[in-house]
Amino acid sequence: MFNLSGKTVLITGSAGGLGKEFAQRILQQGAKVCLTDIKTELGQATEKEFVKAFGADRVHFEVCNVTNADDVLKVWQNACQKFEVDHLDVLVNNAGVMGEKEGWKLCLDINLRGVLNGCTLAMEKMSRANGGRGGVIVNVASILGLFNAQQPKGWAYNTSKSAVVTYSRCVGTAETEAQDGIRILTLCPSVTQTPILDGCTQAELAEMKKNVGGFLQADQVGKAFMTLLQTGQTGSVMSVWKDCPPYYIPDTGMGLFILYTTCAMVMRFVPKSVFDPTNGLKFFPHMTFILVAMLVVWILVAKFSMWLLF
Ligand SMILES: NC(=O)C1=CN([C@@H]2O[C@H](COP(=O)(O)OP(=O)(O)OC[C@H]3O[C@@H](n4cnc5c(N)ncnc54)[C@H](O)[C@@H]3O)[C@@H](O)[C@H]2O)C=CC1
Ligand SMILES: CCCCC/C=C\C=C\C(=O)C/C=C\C/C=C\CCCC(=O)O
Repeated sequence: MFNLSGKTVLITGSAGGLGKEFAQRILQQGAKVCLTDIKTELGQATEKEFVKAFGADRVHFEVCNVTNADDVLKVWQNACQKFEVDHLDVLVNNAGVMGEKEGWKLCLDINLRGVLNGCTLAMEKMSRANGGRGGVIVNVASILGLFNAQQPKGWAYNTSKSAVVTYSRCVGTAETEAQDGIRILTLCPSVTQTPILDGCTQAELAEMKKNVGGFLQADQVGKAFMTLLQTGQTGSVMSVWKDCPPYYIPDTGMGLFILYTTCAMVMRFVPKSVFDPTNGLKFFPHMTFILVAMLVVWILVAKFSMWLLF
């Protein structure tokens, strides 16, 4: 289990909401936390609250806009200076917006470019291959990064979050961990009661509540976050859903791609007339055919082995 005691941590977008929740839990484990956000007043108030609880030598707030790589570098350097260290151990890329009022360009800039700014810098600074000490990066995505919800209005948010999941899986490999000593983790919460919901109308909230069966509280996501940070394997993606323990989502993309491609290859030998030819490029009938064929083969094999055994 990753021991946080004495470690140095930088969390983006941590003046309030989930970022503040993560910061509090990390501080409770004995680490030093640099809070960062674009909200100066809220950030300073959170800093004050945490200084009171954990001491001035373990908490620091800096204004930082994640869309600006120079800002992120400056904050990284200032955090090292404040905590009198030459490295940071953990980066949590948490800052994010829903994007409906910000527009798609800013949404992608904050939710995707912001994460990539943080990751690129952290990979460079933490990499053992570059003389760093290794570390952990946690990217906060969303369950909306795990499937393609049919939400024409929310496409920018969903696109940004699935890109974060993809990036984390591409880079969070055993090789990266062996070479650079960096674990890359992704957290995908369902809808959680935080200030991000403030901009929603009652009707939107009611609809969303109906769709997801109720909202998570920040402390439930905080608990899952700590499990991921302390025990998650690199490249892993944790989903947090109401009323069940957090669980990991494997990357099934390659498996499905191979399955569908195999189906398409097999279908070359099935006469077109078996199916509606207009469905030639649709895979539902193909899949049904292949699955039924696989089931029949499986039953025959099972039966045959029973005959052999008894
Ligand atoms: N609350 C929810 O339902 C869910 C939230 N998430 C994700 O969790 C993360 C945290 O969100 P919440 O705490 O819920 O929202 P929040 O709105 O309370 O916190 C987000 C923080 O990011 C900051 N921020 C926005 N733009 C920034 C920028 N350019 N640079 C630096 N900071 C910036 C905001 O000032 C805010 O303090 C986000 O990435 C969000 O997408 C994921 C799934 C569900
Ligand atoms: C319509 C406004 C909704 C605002 C929700 C605000 C923040 C949500 C952040 C998320 O990351 C949401 C996470 C999960 C949503 C899950 C499912 C959505 C189901 C699709 C639907 O409701 O149509």
